[in-house]
Parts: sequence; C-alpha cells; structure tokens
Amino acid sequence: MCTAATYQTKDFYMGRTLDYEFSYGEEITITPRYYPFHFKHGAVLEDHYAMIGMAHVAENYPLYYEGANEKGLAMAGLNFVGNAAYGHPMDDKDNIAVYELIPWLLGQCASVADVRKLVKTLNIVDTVFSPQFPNAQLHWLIADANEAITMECMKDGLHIYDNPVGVMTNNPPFDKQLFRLNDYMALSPKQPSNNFSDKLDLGSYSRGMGALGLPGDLSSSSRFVRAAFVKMNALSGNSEVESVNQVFHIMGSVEQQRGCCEVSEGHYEITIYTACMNVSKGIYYYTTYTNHQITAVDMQKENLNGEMLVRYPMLQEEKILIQN
Ligand SMILES: C[C@H](CCC(=O)NCCS(=O)(=O)O)[C@H]1CC[C@H]2[C@@H]3[C@H](O)C[C@@H]4C[C@H](O)CC[C@]4(C)[C@H]3C[C@H](O)[C@]12C
Repeated sequence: MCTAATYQTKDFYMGRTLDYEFSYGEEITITPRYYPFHFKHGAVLEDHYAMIGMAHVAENYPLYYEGANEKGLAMAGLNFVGNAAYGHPMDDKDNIAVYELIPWLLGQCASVADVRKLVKTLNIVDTVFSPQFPNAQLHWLIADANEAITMECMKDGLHIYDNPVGVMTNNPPFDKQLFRLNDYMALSPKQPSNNFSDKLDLGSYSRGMGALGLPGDLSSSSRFVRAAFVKMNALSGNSEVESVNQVFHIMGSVEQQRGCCEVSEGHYEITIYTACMNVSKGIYYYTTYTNHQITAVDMQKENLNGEMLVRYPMLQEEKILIQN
C-alpha cells in the first residue's frame, strides 16, 4: 500500500509513503536537462526539464517511483494491481512503456494542463525494461500548484480524473474512492452535536469525537478516507520548515508499522520511506523506516545542465540526540 497527497502553503508540495515488504534499492535521483532519454519505442528526449525524485537506477536508467520537475509539476506512481491494463504499440501513437511514463511527462510538461494535452496521443504499453523487471501495475497522481489529476489505464482505456482532494492510494479505481467520501461527510474536526435523538441526553466525553468513524485500518480505501480528512483539514504556517513538517504529519496518518500488515507468512508491509517534495523549489525531503531525521536533497544545488544522473543513497541510520 502506498499513499500520496498534495499540500499547498506558500510553496506547493507532494508527499508519498512507499509501503512494501522489501526495497528495490532506490536512491534520490536527479536527472539533469541533457541526460538523453531513449524511449523503448523510438521517442528520444535529448533535452528536457530537469527532475528530482526517488528511482531505482538500472543500466544508468532512472526507474522513477515519483518525482518533480523544475517547472513545478510532480507525479507519483502507486500500485493499482488487478485494475491496471496496458496495451501494445500502435501506429500514430506515442507508445510509452509504463516505467517510462514519469520521465516522459516530467521531461516535457510544465503543468497538468500540458499533461492533459500530451496524453491525447499517449498509448501506455506493456513493454518491459528488461526480463529482470516485470512491469509494475500502477496508477498516477499528477499535480501542480493549480490542480491535481489521477491517471488510470484500464482495460477500457485511459482515464483522467480531476482529483479535488489531491490524495491517492491504491485500489479500487479512483472514481469509487472519491465517491466513498460521501459516506464520511458528517465527519468534522469540530465537536459533534447530538443529531441522534433529542430524547436522549448525549454529549461529547472526549476531544476529537467529530471524526469518530474515520477508518483507522490499513486498507487502501480506508487510507484514502483518512489521508483525505487529515489533508483537507490540516493547518500549518507558510514557512518551509512548518510546511515540510506538516506534510510529514499528514503522511504519518497513513504510515505502516512492521507487524500490522502481513502479506505472506512472516512478511510484513511497512512504510519503507516517506517523501515530501517541495515541488516549487525542487527539494526532495525524506525519512525512512529506520531514520526519522528529515533529510533533504536540493536539485538546484546540482548542475542541471549536465548529462549524467546524480544519485544519493537514502541515509538509513537513526540518530538519537541525547539531551542530558
Ligand atoms: C511497490 C511500489 C508500489 C508500492 C505500493 O503501492 N504498494 C501497495 C501494495 S498493494 O498494492 O496495496 O498491495 C512500486 C511503485 C514504483 C514501482 C517501481 C517503479 O515502477 C520502477 C521500476 C519499474 C520496473 O518495471 C519494476 C521495478 C520498479 C523498481 C518498480 C518496483 C515497484 O513496483 C514499485 C517500487
């Protein structure tokens, strides 16, 4: 399971948790403007927008999980197992393999409006990167400071949904996730009043009772409702520290602790890392399961006119500050 959410203060942010039972060996990866992308079905991008994100790098190719470009567009790929369906190459289409989609869009689009135009000729194809890497079944949250969309490629074609919540998890398809929020419209950060019966003397015996009924489990549909409630009600100051801090708190509402989600005998899904991208500035902040220290990599500190990938391994060691 994974969750992604946008957040706006003075700058625009996208957060994501990467939940899985093992790591593929991912690194914070900056792709500068002149790294050549040779896409599997012929398209070439010799120059493009620079981007930063989390990727597994194989054969010097950045297999991105999520990223943001220098123009303020961000996207994240999350599992969509059983519902994602990709096609075969077709004439007169931009045939882009699933694993190529993030660099293809972030490399060329400055906004969600640009994405909407570019995907008109897009055909997401099932071609694999290599036999060692079967394709992931994904869907994507794509957002800029003005709007967010969810993109899902299913048996019946490509769906682009407006995403007014700026939140995405996994199954079921996004229209069903969004509809389910209707069930929770009575939830509130304010204390409830007694609508149950005026014949009963009911009252709040605890703070936080306005959100009683907010689902607390780890299923993707429950995480969607929980992250949506937290994100839509979250308040913070405008500064970088306050904003980043708040994004980590929002993502913390859906994090997974080892032991609570068994995926096979003795194997547990955990939040391997949590990311907060300052999309406006190109800064990638992260924590990992073993390291709560927020660590940052700033794209603008690198030579964005280069041709070589810049890679930073995630720091994994927990550093506890002893105060006495
Ligand atoms: C497992 C990750 C998704 C996490 C997630 O959504 N978990 C939910 C589990 S569940 O559905 O609810 O059961 C996905 C997100 C991005 C994926 C990676 C990226 O797509 C990049 C490459 C693509 C290659 O084809 C496969 C390896 C890979 C390196 C992918 C491995 C894996 O599928 C990743 C890491």
